[in-house]
Amino acid sequence: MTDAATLPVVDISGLASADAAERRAVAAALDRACVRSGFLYVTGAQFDRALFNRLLATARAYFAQDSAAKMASYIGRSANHSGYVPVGEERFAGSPVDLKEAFDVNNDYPHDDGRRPLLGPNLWPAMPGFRDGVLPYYRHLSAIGAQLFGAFATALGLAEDHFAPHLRHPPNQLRLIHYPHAPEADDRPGIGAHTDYECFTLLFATGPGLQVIAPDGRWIDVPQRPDAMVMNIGDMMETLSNGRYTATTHRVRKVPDERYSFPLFFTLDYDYVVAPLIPGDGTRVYPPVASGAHLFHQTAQTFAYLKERRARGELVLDDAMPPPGSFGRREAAAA
Ligand SMILES: O=C(O)CCC(=O)C(=O)O
Ligand SMILES: [Fe+2]
Repeated sequence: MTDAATLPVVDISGLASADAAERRAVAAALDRACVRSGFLYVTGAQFDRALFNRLLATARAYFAQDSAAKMASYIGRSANHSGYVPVGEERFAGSPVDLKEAFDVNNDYPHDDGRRPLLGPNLWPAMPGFRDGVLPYYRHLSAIGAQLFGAFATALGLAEDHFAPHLRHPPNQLRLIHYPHAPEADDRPGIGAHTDYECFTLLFATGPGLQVIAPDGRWIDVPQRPDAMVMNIGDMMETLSNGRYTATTHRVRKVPDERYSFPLFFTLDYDYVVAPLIPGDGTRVYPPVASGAHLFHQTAQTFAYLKERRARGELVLDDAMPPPGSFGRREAAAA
C-alpha cells in the first residue's frame, strides 16, 4: 500500500468571469498551488461533463475493435503525429515496453501554409462517431487551456493576454490511453517515470494508477477525484517560470484492472521560443528552446515509426537540440 498525495485544489470557475478581479483571484490561487506542488486538482463550472462521458464511450468502443481495424489508422500513416499507437510503439530509452495502447489526437490543421511536423490534418479512424466523440472535447479543453494560459500570465506578473498571440495553432496533444486488463503484468509499468514536455497537462482518468515522486524519492498515489481534473506542470512551464513552478516526475504503476486515461498536453505555437519570462533565484539556468522543434525532437526519439524514418534517412534531426530529459525537469515536492 502506498501513501496518497494530498494535492492542492483550485476552482478555476472565475476564469470564465467578465470581472477581471475574479480572474485575478483564480490566478493568485493557481500561483500558490503551483509554487507548492507540480501536481494539483482543478475544478470548474466551465467543464462540460457530457463531453467527458462521450469521450470515454468513444474510447471504449474504439479500443474494443480488433487490431487490424485499429492499425488502419496507425500513427505512422499520419501527417501530424496523430493516430493509433500500438503497444510497444512508444518507448523511452532504457525503459521496458509500457503496457498501453493509445490514440493520439493533434491540432487538426488542414492548411498548407504553416505546416510543421506536428501540424497537419489529423488522421481520423473510419469508426462512425469517433471524430464527433473526440474533437468537441479537444476544442472544449483547448478553450479552457487558453483561460489557464491567461491565469499563468497574470500569476507571473505579465499582462493577462501575454500568451494570446502565441496560441493560434498550438500542437496541443490529446492522448486516449488504454491500459488493458493485465493481472500477469508484474514487471511492466503502465508508463515509465517522466516529466511532461509541454507547459501543463489536464488529465481525466477512470481509475487509480498515477503516481508522483515525493521529495524523499518514494512514489505516492494520486487519487482520482470524480469532480476534478488532475493538472500538472510540464518542462516548458518550469522554464517560462524560471523554476518558480516545477515539472514533477510521475509514472503510471502497473494496474491489473483495465484503465482509460485522457491527458491533454497544452503548449504554445510551434515556432514559439520558450525562455524564462521572469527573474529566477539563479539556482538553475534554463536555455531557450524552440517549443515545436523540441517536442518533435523528443517524439522522434521515442516512437518506433519515427526512428525507422530516421534509419531510412527520410527524417534528419537537428543534433543541436537538447537530448530527452535535459530540459525543464526537476524533482520537486509532490505534496
Ligand atoms: O495515465 C495517466 O494517468 C498519466 C499518463 C501520463 O502521464 C502521460 O501520458 O504523460
Ligand atoms: Fe505524463
